[in-house]
Amino acid sequence: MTATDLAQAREQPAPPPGAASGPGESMAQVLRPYGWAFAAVVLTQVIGAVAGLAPLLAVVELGRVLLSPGPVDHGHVWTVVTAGAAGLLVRLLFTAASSGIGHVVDGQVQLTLRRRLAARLGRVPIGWFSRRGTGELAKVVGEDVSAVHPFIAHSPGELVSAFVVPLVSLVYLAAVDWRLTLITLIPVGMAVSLVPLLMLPARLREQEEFDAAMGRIASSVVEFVQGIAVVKAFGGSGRAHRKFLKAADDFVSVFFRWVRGMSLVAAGMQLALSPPFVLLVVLVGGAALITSGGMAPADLLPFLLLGLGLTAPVAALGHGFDDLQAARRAVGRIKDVLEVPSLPEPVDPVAPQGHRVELRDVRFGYDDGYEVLRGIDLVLEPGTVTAVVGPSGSGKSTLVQLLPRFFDPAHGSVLLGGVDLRDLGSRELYRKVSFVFQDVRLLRASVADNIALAVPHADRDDVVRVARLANIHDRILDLPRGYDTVLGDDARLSGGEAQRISIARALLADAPVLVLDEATAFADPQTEQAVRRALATLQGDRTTLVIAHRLETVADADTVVMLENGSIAERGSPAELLARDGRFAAFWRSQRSAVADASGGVRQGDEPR
Ligand SMILES: Nc1ncnc2c1ncn2[C@@H]1O[C@H](COP(=O)(O)OP(=O)(O)OP(=O)(O)O)[C@@H](O)[C@H]1O
Repeated sequence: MTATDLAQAREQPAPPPGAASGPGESMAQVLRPYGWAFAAVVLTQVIGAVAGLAPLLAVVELGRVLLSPGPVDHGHVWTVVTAGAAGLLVRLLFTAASSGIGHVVDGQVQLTLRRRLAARLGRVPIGWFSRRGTGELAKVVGEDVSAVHPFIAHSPGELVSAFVVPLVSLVYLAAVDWRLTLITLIPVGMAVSLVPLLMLPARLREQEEFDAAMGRIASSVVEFVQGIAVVKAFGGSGRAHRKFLKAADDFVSVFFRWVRGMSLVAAGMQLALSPPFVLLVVLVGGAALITSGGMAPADLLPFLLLGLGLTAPVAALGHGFDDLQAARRAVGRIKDVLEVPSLPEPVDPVAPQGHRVELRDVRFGYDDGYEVLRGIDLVLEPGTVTAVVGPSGSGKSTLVQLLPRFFDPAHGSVLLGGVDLRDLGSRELYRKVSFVFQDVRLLRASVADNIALAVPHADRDDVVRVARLANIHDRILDLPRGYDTVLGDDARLSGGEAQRISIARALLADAPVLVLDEATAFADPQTEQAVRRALATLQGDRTTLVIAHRLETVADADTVVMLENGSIAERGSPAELLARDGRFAAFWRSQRSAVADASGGVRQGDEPR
């Protein structure tokens, strides 16, 4: 959903008054209600893991019974077998319960996160969206939320069992023979002692180079794919291709350095933790203790069975690390979105009196500290059209975006019907102000629903009426299911057609204040004529602010505001400004000669009234 859609689809739950401006919810706050569930996951996993040792201990006990001299005690054997089987059953039940609870919590957390993200996105300043790609946001709400799955559903259980089983085993083995226990720990000790080698400055540097090379490959692939059409069209495919190939070549050499540095240490760790090596160490140590008479042969059995499990935590940490890192990065991005400050909502919204718009000493800059609007004073009277003109980058879009409150001014205020927009309440604001800007996207919904976004219970007749006014009715009838065609599923519309739908939407909303960017709104001459007629009929008492790109619009406006470098350089009726022969007159002449050059002659009827 885009800025335009979001603003007009503000039928979402209203933010709690006064509570919306602070930083958003942290991840810890999201997870807090599930603390008991995590505790249950850990507890059931611990019980399951400990019970899982019972079959192994039963085998050990059976070995002792069967290897000891004298007649076999059948009753004891059956008790041991039953205990082992019961342990297995308990492990099965509790591990299943732990996994089940983990997955239910995971589902709940993902649902909560998506709801909170949706709620937060509905409350952040609309202008915030213009700096975020829709793809980037879709990734956060979709992929990143899904990436917490291993972190919530698997990691707690896996980590618990990876540590509990070796810990209980160690206690048991130490009770059998502490000397052989220490010997059994030698492989783990060897693997752990190799870890510092992975932390050497040279290794860390290689790891950083590896990550950077991966990043370069990723960005050159994205650039290559995203820009391929343009690059090909301008004959630069070879250059773009070369950049990608160079990133790939660089990656290979970095990768070889990284592998060379890591491979010996990694192989050493793998060898130390491998079952044959662990068994060898246990057997050699056990044999030495048995032959020296320090240990009974039957006591070797638990070490052979449980010794292998002692290496599990090291392996689990290694395997789970990547998952955890990915989840951590995803959670960071989710947190960033959840913490975007939202627009403050008034505790007691004030009702506007009429729809006169006033900007008082408005100053505004984006994040970079550069002031884009420098003290704008402007009054837009009901029933008038005000055209904003000015060179590219003079701040026209920024100025008009303050009316639908895409941003709040850093200084000064924007008033509607005598009320500061900050005291108005967003529902009331979007009932009063509608807009047609660039960046029109349509919802995956029927054409009729798309048009009736701001007036969900509108009659079909009204929807058809505004579609006719916006010159899109005939095109809609050509779609497979007419007004019931689901956009995105049944059909796709061109950019110009989407703009006309958005104009129809604004016409149906019938808000008393209309803000539009003409460059987008009047996509083709036929639509331009139709929409200009429609807006003229509807004008009545409306307050209209338009970024004017066509001379006809400028000539028809009641007031022209000439912006330069974030300030109003000139204002007045078009005729007055032309008579003054100042900046606007120069601007007008340059536009007129540009139009004349383009059309091979001056068009009639574009002189100011
Ligand atoms: N979302 C944004 N973040 C940061 N800076 C921005 C953003 N939008 C615009 N600017 C900067 O603000 C200044 C004014 O831009 P604005 O789009 O308001 O001008 P404009 O007069 O509408 O230009 P144009 O006619 O080319 O659309 C420019 O320097 C621009 O780089």
